[in-house]
Amino acid sequence: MSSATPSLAHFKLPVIENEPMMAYAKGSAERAKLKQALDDMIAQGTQEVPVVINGEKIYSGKTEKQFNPSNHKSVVCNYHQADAALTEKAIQGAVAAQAQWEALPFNDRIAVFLKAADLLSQKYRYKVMAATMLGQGKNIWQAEIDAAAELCDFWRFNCKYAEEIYHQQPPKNAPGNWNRVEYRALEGFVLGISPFNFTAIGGNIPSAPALMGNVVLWKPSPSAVYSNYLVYEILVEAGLPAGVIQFVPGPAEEICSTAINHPKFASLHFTGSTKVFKKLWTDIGQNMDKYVTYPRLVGETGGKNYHILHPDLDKAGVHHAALQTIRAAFEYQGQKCSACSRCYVPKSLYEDFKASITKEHAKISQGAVQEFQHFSGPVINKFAFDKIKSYIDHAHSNADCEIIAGGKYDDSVGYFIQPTVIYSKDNMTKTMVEEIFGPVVTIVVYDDDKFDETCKLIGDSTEYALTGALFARSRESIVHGSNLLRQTSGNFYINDKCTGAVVGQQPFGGARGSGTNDKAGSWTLLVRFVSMRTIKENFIKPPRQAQEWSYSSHRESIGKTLSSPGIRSNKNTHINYGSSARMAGNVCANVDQIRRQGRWNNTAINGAYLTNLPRELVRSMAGFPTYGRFFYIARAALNPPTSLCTPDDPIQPNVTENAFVQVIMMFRETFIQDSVLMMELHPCYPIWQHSIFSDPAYLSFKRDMLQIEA
Ligand SMILES: NC(=O)c1ccc[n+]([C@@H]2O[C@H](COP(=O)([O-])OP(=O)(O)OC[C@H]3O[C@@H](n4cnc5c(N)ncnc54)[C@H](O)[C@@H]3O)[C@@H](O)[C@H]2O)c1
Ligand SMILES: N[C@@H](CCC=O)C(=O)O
Repeated sequence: MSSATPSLAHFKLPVIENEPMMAYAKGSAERAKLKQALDDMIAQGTQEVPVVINGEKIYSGKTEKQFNPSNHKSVVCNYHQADAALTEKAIQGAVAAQAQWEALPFNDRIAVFLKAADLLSQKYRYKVMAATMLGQGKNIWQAEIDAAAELCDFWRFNCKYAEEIYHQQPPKNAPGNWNRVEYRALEGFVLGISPFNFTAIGGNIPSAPALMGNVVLWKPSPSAVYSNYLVYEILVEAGLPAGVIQFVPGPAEEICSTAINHPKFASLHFTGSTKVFKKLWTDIGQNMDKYVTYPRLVGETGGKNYHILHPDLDKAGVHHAALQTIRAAFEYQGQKCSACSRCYVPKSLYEDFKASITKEHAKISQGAVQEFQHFSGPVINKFAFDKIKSYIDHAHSNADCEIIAGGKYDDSVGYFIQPTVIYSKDNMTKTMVEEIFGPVVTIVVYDDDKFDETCKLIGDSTEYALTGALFARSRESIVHGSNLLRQTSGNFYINDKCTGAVVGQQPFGGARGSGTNDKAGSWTLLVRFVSMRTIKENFIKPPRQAQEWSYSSHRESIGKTLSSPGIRSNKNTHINYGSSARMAGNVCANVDQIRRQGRWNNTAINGAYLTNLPRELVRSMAGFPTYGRFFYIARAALNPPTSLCTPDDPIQPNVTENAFVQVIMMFRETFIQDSVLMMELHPCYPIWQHSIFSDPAYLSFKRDMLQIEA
């Protein structure tokens, strides 16, 4: 019995909405459930995470640890690592699984992701959130918007976008034709590499290509392995067949270089730092001769995101901008690619802005994520802690900089860095131009009459263009600023913070050094993972079809010209449909028609005299229409090589004195010109066996002619 649903109806997708978010207020049921999930996870201690290839859990024995950043003595999981050999095995298994997965009817494919979303929304919500909180240092709200809401949204909205893509079909069909396009999966496997900071991005990296029928090797971030593994298990429980997504944590360079050296490498779906993406792009570029297909490279990378305040803001507008800056800069410790890390404030508004920022900053509390009251938690690991600390130290020691809030750090228990606000006199200082990826924002002041120049500076001073926000009051200022800032971000916000894009509402992605801007959470990402095949089907019955190769504009004249010397045909023969320009080709194709006239056979022509031939026929044999005085035929523009047209031309009919043959000799040039197209139309006719048609001069002429006709 077939395991695929027969296509007996067009199924309608359930209405897709954003996942409703929970409030986790004190005393609420959801808060209690989340607390229970956290307690259970802490009580269970360190988890073991395998590599999963072809559905088999592999405990390779080469393990690494994922630490809890709130308390780095605590190990969230021991994960087993893939190496080059396991990666090779994963590639082979994935490639072998592809045909069956791609062939699955659309409804059966999307059902996996719709079900996964429901499982995450209900059964596993608190478990995946707990793993994200303990493993990646998110507070409740940040875990809710990421691990629960955004991942459900990615899975569900992607199904809707895929359906919309599949509905895109050619709008027109000529009579007797049916035109279609199918959206094939890529030929080979996709390498999915995900970052630590969003469990949802982890889930989307392999799921988006898999939904479109691809097979994927998913290398999760070492700092997010546990939550990502739970996501993987949800997909498996939802019905993802073995081999479609291979879960391969482990050493990035070994796994990725094995993958990108493989001939079947078809695409990279990457989210992470600009530096790593650029390196992978370079390596892939150097491997181009190895691949079966041009790989599709999709990468969402770093940012140096800005807020700019327009001088026309009133006091309330300034306070609003300050609140939004606190959220954008310090939520999840500034470890969102979209986080605000530079702020441009007009001189006239700076004191108000500073007062609001420092007042709100004083309310921020920081601590371990399972203590629910904290807005701020730890940064992800020691590497991040040391890097962010170095930027704060730079501000401490730089005369142009003043730390106006925060500035302390402590890694004795967890990797805690105080949310830090720097004021700088230098608008090109290190913290204004480099991605820090931590809770540090730098403010510079500009002269009120230098708004335009400041917008230009925003675009010119970094390599990034991910997110940005303009705070302004009047429509005129909004329009003016939006126009000046057009190329400075892929996601642009007006009077709102530059973080917090919602799937289905704000497609997300940046340009310039921030990525390929293929926009996660939109159909544009999904089309990167398909390769269209256009299908034209002709419903006309084969015998008639074989005869209909001419232009209808020529049919009338050919009928007339052929009937005049006595070559008659009924409606169904090819002659009536042949263009005058290709008449000789027709004759070749159906010599019986001619033979019936008693004049031609395959090698000889008898009883046809030039004087018998009407002017229209002569014109048509020369390749011209029979009407009008001036005309242009593209192929007549290319002269055959003289060697092919000389009198001792090897096309020698055996009745040389025949007047009709004289005509043919006169038109030998035309015949050679026409032969190229005739040969395409009637490849089996014996005359093409003649040695002239394999002459290098002819072959070169033929190539040129085909180019003209293309
Ligand atoms: N634009 C976006 O949508 C977006 C979203 C999230 C994060 N980010 C960016 O991601 C970065 C933070 O995440 P991260 O620290 O996990 O990034 P990262 O670049 O350090 O790591 C990302 C992934 O790449 C892998 N990796 C590292 N070195 C590699 C190599 N040489 N070859 C192959 N793979 C390698 C890592 O193991 C991880 O899985 C920031 O720069 C942030 O801006 C961007
Ligand atoms: N989409 C998220 C950022 C994802 C990157 O880390 C936002 O809009 O804040």
